[in-house]
Amino acid sequence: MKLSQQVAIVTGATQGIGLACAKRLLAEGASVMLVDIKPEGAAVAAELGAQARFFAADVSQKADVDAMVAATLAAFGRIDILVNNAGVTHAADFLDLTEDDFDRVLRINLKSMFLCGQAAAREMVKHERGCIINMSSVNAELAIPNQVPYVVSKGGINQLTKVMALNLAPFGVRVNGIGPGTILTELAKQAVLSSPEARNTILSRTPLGRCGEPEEVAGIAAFLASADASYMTGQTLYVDGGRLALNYTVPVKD
Ligand SMILES: NC(=O)c1ccc[n+]([C@@H]2O[C@H](COP(=O)([O-])OP(=O)(O)OC[C@H]3O[C@@H](n4cnc5c(N)ncnc54)[C@H](O)[C@@H]3O)[C@@H](O)[C@H]2O)c1
Ligand SMILES: O=S(=O)(O)c1ccc(CO)cc1
Repeated sequence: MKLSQQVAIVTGATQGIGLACAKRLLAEGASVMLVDIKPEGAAVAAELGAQARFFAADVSQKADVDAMVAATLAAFGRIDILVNNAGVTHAADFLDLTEDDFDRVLRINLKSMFLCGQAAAREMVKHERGCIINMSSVNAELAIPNQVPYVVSKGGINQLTKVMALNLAPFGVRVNGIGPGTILTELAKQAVLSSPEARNTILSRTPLGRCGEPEEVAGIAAFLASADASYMTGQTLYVDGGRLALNYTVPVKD
């Protein structure tokens, strides 16, 4: 087990990629605080055993984030790993997008990663070690016309990862990102897998010819959190079936 004795916070952990990350970190021996705005997370965490706890928080609100850190310290005594994963999307074309929806997506996807990252890092620097993982997206690089605030937030996350890595390196705290392609979760089903045509468009741009599973992202989170990645900081690793690196259109199988 690569993460014995470690304490992790995973945000957006009630379902999807966050839940897969929480399960994988637990399997690697970590204690995990699952955090989500949905209170159903309490029942989810209760099924995962004694090393899993749940804290209900809106990670875009500083008071909730401070309470999340305090609850984790009270439960487990320290924080070694933060997976900044919570995120939302909002479909609207540029000319129809409202100011409120732009602000809301930026607050939940980007500002939350600053708030949680700063609060957790203030604990990590006391021990001169720690690891923060920011969940980005291929859409940090690839724009989608009707996902304006989403793609803006993900581009911002990649720069946040770099600037946090620079600031925290002197304290032994590593900060990296993960950029998933299309992963089979509720968010992707709403955003880009809503019709057979939309699914085929995604698959035609994915050389491995399929969508990813949340567990395939969680494995990279476990790697980045482990000593195997001890000399990595400031990177965003893309987990996308070859989409960004190969940039090639492929035939779609039925
Ligand atoms: N699924 C994909 O294809 C894909 C691709 C690229 C990046 N991502 C990123 O991965 C992350 C997880 O996505 P997912 O697909 O698992 O989505 P999901 O919708 O299945 O899960 C997101 C979780 O975040 C929680 N959440 C939302 N707002 C919150 C808030 N303010 N405070 C606390 N929790 C909140 C939700 O309740 C939910 O449990 C997101 O950052 C997303 O942008 C997903
Ligand atoms: O399939 S992807 O283009 O990677 C994609 C785009 C947007 C979202 C969320 O809005 C998820 C996946």
